[in-house]
Amino acid sequence: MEARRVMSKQNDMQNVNEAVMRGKVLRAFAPASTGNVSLGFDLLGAALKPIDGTVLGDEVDLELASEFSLVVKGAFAHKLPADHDTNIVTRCYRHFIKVLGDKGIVLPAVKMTLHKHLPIGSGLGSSAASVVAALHGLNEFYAQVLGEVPFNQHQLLLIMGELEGQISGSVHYDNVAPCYLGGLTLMAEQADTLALQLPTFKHWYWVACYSGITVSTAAAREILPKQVSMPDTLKFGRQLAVFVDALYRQDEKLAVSMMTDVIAEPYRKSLLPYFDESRQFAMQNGALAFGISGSGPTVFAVCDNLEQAQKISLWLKENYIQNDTGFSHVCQLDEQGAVVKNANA
Ligand SMILES: Nc1ncnc2c1ncn2[C@@H]1O[C@H](COP(=O)(O)OP(=O)(O)O)[C@@H](O)[C@H]1O
Ligand SMILES: N[C@@H](CCOP(=O)(O)O)C(=O)O
Repeated sequence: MEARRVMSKQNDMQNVNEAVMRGKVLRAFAPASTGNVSLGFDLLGAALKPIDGTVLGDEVDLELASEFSLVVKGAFAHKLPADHDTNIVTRCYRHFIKVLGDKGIVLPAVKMTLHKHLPIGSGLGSSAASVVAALHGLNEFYAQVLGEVPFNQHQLLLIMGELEGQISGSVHYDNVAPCYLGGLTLMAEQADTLALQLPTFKHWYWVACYSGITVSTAAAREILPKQVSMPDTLKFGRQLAVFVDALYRQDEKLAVSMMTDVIAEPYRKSLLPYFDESRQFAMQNGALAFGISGSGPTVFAVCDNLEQAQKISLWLKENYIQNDTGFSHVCQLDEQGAVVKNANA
C-alpha cells in the first residue's frame, strides 16, 4: 500500500515534469575523437575541437513525443542507411528505455533528430559521437522528467562502449570515453573505473585531415594480425608506460619520442594513399608526431607551433585529400567532451 502511494506520487511528479518539458528541445553535442594516438591501440583516445570554431562532432536534439521517431539531417545524413531502425541512435534509445523498463521505470517517448556532421568510417569516432550524443542527451533529458539522471557517468560509459562495440566489431572505449569525458583518456576497464583522464600539453595543436575516402573500422580491425611479436609487445608496453609518466612530469621530448605505432599503422597504412608522403612532409616541417587517427583514413599531426600546424594542415588539404568531402582542421583537445544545451533558447 505504502509502496503504491510512493509510486503514484512519483508518477504525479513525472506528469508535472512532462508537462513542463513539453515543447522543450534539448540539444546534445559530442565531439570528434582520435583513437589510439599511435602508441595506445584501443587504450588511448582524445577529443578534438577545431580552433576556428567549426562544429566537428554530432548533435542530437530531443523533445517529448507521443511515440519514438528519428529524423536524420546534416552533411553526412545521406551516407547513413535509410532504414532508421539500423541507425545507432535508434539502438541507443531502445537500449536505454529497455534497461530502465526492466527496472520498472516507464518513460514518455521522444522525437530525436540526429545532425550527422561527422563523416562515416573516417577515423574520427563518427559512430561514437552519435552514441555519446544520443545517450548523454537521453540521460540529461529524462533527468528533467524524473528529477535525477537515470544513469551515473560510469554506468552510462559502460552502455556507450557496448553500443559502439555493436558497430565496430568489438568493445573499445578509446572513442566513446574521450568523446564523453573530454581531453585525453586512458582506458582502465575496471569494474569501478573505466577510463582515466590524463594531463596534456596545453600548447599542442592537433592537425586532423580526413581524406574523404571511407575505411570501415570493422574491416581495418580484421586486417590486423591476431598475434603480436614479443619485441613489439615489449615496445608497446614501454611506450605507453613512459608516455603516461612523461605526461605527468610534462617531459615533452620524452613523450613525443614514444609516439609511434607498432600495432596497427604498419598494416593499415596500405589502405591510405599518400600516407608516407604526408608523414614525411609533416615531420620535415616541424610536426612532433604523425599518425593514423583511429582506423583511418584521417591522419593527425601534433605540433607545438600554430604556424607549423597551419602549414601542415594546408599541405594535407592540397595533397592528402582525395575528394570534395575531405577536410583538414587545426584542433586543440576538447576538454569538455559531451555537453547539452537548451535548443529553444
Ligand atoms: N549514427 C551513426 N553514425 C555513424 N555510423 C552509423 C550510425 N548509425 C549506423 N551507423 C553505421 O555504423 C557503421 C559505422 O562504421 P565505422 O567504420 O565504425 O565508422 P566510424 O569509424 O566513423 O565510427 C556504418 O556501417 C554506418 O552505416
Ligand atoms: N582503437 C580503434 C579506434 C577506431 O576509431 P574509428 O574512429 O576509426 O572508429 C581502432 O583502431 O580500431
